[in-house]
Amino acid sequence: MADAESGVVPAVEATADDIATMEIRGAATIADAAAAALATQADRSGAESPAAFRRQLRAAARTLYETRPTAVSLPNALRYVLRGMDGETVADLRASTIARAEAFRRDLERAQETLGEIGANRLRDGDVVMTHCHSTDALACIDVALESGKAIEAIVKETRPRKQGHITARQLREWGVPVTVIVDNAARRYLDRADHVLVGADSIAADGSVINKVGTSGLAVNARERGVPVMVAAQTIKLHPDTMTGHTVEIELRDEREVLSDEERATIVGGGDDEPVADDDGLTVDNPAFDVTPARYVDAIVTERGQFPPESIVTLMRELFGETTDEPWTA
Ligand SMILES: O=C(COP(=O)(O)O)[C@H](O)[C@H](O)COP(=O)(O)O
Repeated sequence: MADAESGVVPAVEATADDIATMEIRGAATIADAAAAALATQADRSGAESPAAFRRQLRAAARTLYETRPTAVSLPNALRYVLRGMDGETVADLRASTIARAEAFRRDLERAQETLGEIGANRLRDGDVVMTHCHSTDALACIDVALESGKAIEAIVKETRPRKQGHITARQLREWGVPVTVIVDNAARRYLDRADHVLVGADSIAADGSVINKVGTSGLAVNARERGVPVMVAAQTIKLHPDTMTGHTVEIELRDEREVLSDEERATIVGGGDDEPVADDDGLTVDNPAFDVTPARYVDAIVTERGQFPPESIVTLMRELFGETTDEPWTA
């Protein structure tokens, strides 16, 4: 049963929940799931008037939008689908919204394949690639390189606190890639063995800076110092149009328990089992999920529209998004 007031169907609430709790994660996967959820909302909406249908779709988009703040692929996906909602009757609105969401998902898949082909050209036979977190766009480049017969090895940073490096390692091993997993702090030492740093992005700003899993910026600075090129694989859905007008990208702060469990906290701030931990125990845990890598530490941004020096990405951004963006879910 849809929420009585908003008309948002349970499947949309469930997707929003999965994104917030990171069952669904990674910028491209989040965008795909959000578009699919809007299609489900359109399909299952019980709205009896076009106005009610539109209202429900906007409410569904808002529910999805409020899950995670940093990956711009999410609002870009919602905006794209809502802009395609067209028609004078509920039936027409339903059909156009579903068609638009399906087109979005097809384009997303195709963009990743094309991006993979472009990124693979940067990889040579025998190269060693260092990865951070888990990025389907970054992996697409390795996938195509392998398909074209190149041997690739990987050094995979485990990526604390949630260890998305394990997902990367699992995928690479499935493809037969020799993998060395390292703790994040060992990255600088292992850069001596790497030919590329290859990461994805949650957002790319107009000045070419890259917002990705926390730790990317330190890795990029170290890579520059060691002379290892940094390649960012990011479909154009990751370009953040609001940054053209001076907005900054919000960095998500996640639950401190991802870093320090209640038990671990208790061992730090003292007190035995019998002594309750005081509310204000003087210990703060910060857990930012992402950081910003300035353009000067990035060698190339690989998109489905070609490879770009980070400083020139704004040209592509303007071409794709114009100068302004709206938030149709707030209307
Ligand atoms: O930082 C992350 C994921 O962070 P989280 O695990 O917190 O969502 C990924 O590098 C980007 O989202 C790109 O992924 P993709 O290339 O798959 O879009």
